[in-house]
Amino acid sequence: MESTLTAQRYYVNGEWKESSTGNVVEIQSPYKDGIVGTVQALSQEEAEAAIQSAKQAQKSWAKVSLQERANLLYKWADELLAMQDEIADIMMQEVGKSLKDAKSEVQRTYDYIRYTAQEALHTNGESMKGDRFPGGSSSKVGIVDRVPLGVVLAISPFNYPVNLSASKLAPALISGNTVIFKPATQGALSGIKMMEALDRAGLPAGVVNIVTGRGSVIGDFLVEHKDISMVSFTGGTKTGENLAKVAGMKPVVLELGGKDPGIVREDADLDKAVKNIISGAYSYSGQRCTAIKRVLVHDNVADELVAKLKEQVAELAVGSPVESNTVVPLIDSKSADGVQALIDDALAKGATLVAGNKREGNLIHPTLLDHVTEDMDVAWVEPFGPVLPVIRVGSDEEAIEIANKSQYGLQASIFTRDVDKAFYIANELEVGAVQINGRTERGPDHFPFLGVKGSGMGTQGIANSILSMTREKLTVLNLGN
Ligand SMILES: NC(=O)C1=CN([C@@H]2O[C@H](COP(=O)(O)OP(=O)(O)OC[C@H]3O[C@@H](n4cnc5c(N)ncnc54)[C@H](OP(=O)(O)O)[C@@H]3O)[C@@H](O)[C@H]2O)C=CC1
Ligand SMILES: O=C(O)[C@H](O)COP(=O)(O)O
Repeated sequence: MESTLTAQRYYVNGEWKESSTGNVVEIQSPYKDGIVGTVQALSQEEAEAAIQSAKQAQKSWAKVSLQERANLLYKWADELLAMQDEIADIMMQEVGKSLKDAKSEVQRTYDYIRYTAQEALHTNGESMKGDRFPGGSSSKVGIVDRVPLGVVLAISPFNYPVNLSASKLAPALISGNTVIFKPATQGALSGIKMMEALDRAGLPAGVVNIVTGRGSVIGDFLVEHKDISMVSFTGGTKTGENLAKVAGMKPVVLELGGKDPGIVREDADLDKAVKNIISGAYSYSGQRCTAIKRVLVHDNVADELVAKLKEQVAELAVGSPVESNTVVPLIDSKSADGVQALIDDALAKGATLVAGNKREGNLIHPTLLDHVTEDMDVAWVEPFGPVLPVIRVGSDEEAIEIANKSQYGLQASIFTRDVDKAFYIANELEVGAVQINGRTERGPDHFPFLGVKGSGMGTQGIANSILSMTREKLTVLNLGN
């Protein structure tokens, strides 16, 4: 059942507030006419107050014992799960994710938060003795601990508005940082609900503050602010590149776009490959950074693979997220226009339409294009939509070459029965992760998650996110001095 949404307030220093500007941003439904809610458009002065509140709260938050910080995270996870239906309903309305997927995102977030607390509780510092280095003395004892960075700016994208926000907030909080949370505007209603859960769990004032408003208006102000100590960003490559320039010497972790290839060798189990490619490419309409966004298949099995893909594309559930379909309307009409332009360009340049190329509003039916060549935009551009180009190749080397020509380097899948070849190809690919006989994906969430080239900088995944939000602090004890 869809609930009626009203105007949402922002959260600063433990209080829910309306912007003194009176300005709000309207959030348009991805799949029906009308708005689903509004969020506050903060002025720079209000964003400044939020940062000062986080800065002031940080010193005392860092002194709270790790056990107590972990207990807060456990309570937050419980509150979140208790709100699962409500949050999933809002997520569905706001970003057009099916109820089933939205509910499993809340469950995944519950697990993420709890694991983060456990990871931190089981991590210790180290001590080292000076005599390991030539001329050093064993009376010099180094104690190495990890300390928080200060105020973390967490900027999240629309497609996992709860999970990709909590996966920044939880590691920041457990390690003693405070947070300025800037959710994606389309995704902010879900982010605010997640924050309500944290507030109910007993979050001390100022420890997390939500700053809403268009990223293009307040983003640079937040990123370059001297009291922001670190930026954890997930979003598009252009936004991320600009952010890295504005951030200057601040540490940043960037998880950006991708063009993950599914490489299918002629010895592959084609049914297994098809199952993984279909779910990798089309779930949530391809609006996942880790979606399979091109297939590089050996000529000798290309006809068979494409025929099998075509059969499975026809089976995909297409339509409104309310009925839990797999392929749902895209986030907005601009995004749908972009995907349609890629399809039009490919067809004009001679690609074969195997399925799809039908549009109803923001809904693009699952589209499969064969005989895609390197002169077509769809071979290189990240669509963030349900269009899958098939590029035929004559050898592993050709597949590797085309895979690596991309500006992106997030993940890649290799489908083969030959484990030696799989490792050979995996070693050649310029990506953060390679999946052998499986679809490209971020989880499980304790694995390192990273992109190279235009896909990012730094590493996420629970333990790595904690590392990225802390630094080493060395205290040396000089015995007998
Ligand atoms: N590698 C990964 O882990 C993932 C990557 N992505 C990538 O994200 C993209 C889709 O997400 P989308 O939300 O559209 O991405 P955007 O880059 O448009 O937005 C991401 C976030 O950045 C904010 N933002 C916009 N301008 C600025 C600015 N100048 N300074 C600081 N922040 C700013 C946005 O705010 P606002 O909404 O107000 O504009 C939003 O919160 C795809 O390219 C996808 O591949 C998505 C998920 C995971
Ligand atoms: O934003 C994304 O697309 C996610 O980070 C991908 O997560 P998933 O691979 O678990 O869907």
